[in-house]
Amino acid sequence: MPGLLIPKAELHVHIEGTLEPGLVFACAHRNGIELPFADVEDLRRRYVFDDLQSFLDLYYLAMDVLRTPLDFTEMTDEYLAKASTQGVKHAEIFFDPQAHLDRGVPMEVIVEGLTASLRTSSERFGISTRLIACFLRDKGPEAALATWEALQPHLDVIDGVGLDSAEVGYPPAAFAPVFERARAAGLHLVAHAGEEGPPEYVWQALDVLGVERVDHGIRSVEDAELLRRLSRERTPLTVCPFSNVRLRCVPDLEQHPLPALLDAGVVVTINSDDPAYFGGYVGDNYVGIQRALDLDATAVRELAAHSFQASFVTDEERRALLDLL
Ligand SMILES: Nc1ncnc2[nH]cnc12
Ligand SMILES: [Zn+2]
Repeated sequence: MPGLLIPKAELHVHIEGTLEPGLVFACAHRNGIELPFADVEDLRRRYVFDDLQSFLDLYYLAMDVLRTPLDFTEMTDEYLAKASTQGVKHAEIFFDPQAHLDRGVPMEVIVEGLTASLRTSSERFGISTRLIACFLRDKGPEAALATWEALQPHLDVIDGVGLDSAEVGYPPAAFAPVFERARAAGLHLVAHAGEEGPPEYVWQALDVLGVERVDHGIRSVEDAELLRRLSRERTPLTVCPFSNVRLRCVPDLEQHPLPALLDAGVVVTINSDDPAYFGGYVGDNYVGIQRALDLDATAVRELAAHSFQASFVTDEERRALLDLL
């Protein structure tokens, strides 16, 4: 089956990164917000990035239109509808609470809006979901702890915590206290590491934070001992090929380190990261990498199987998902 439609799980998607230009303008209009962009085309023309920070500047700017539960619900509905056309059967979705709290949007508004969509995702789109709250590493560990407190009333709908935003200069180890609290509460743990940052950050995510998956992790290819560790412990990497090229972490898809990671025996998964900004959703990423690296059907199927193996579903759900392949 072609990569676009092969049944798959998406394990690395920032819901705010699915906010398409059309919905940016629709929310701005509804909420009486004047945008610093002339129109949808003007906004889309700005989707050229030098690095992670240049993307994050626009990402945080555009999400300022999200003010009401309906805004969050529509964004999530649009993502699920799109993902369902690209073979997604299960999605573990990140959101950035601090990016909204710091603008005065209460946690209740964010969570109510997201969950109104996610609650009925299986029936409407055939996609089961999990929700992962990410801490913004550039806001520091104290702010992460305050965010953890704000999440307390909503832990019934939060499945895990993650760590994202600007990476270099913000090593994972500083976030040990908040990850320790999340672990004690029984949540799943993931963290972005080794996207722009060095392999040392991946070691810290594993050894200090105790994460179950590493988001991106592509710079692990620079460290043979780290590759052996990831492979031996079957710690998955959630790799995002289009993102890596658009943010200039790799020069092009042809030179993506995916083959080296697979050759080392690492459980690699393919994901979209911020599909509204990077030129495609998860199925498009499968197709792009399949073509660029000349992967055969067996290799694509293995990537899809990894996505189910690496997901936080129950064993029973996992068996049912793997049976789709
Ligand atoms: N690629 C990425 N890296 C770090 N933080 C992010 N937030 C949204 N996309 C991100
Ligand atoms: Zn990401």
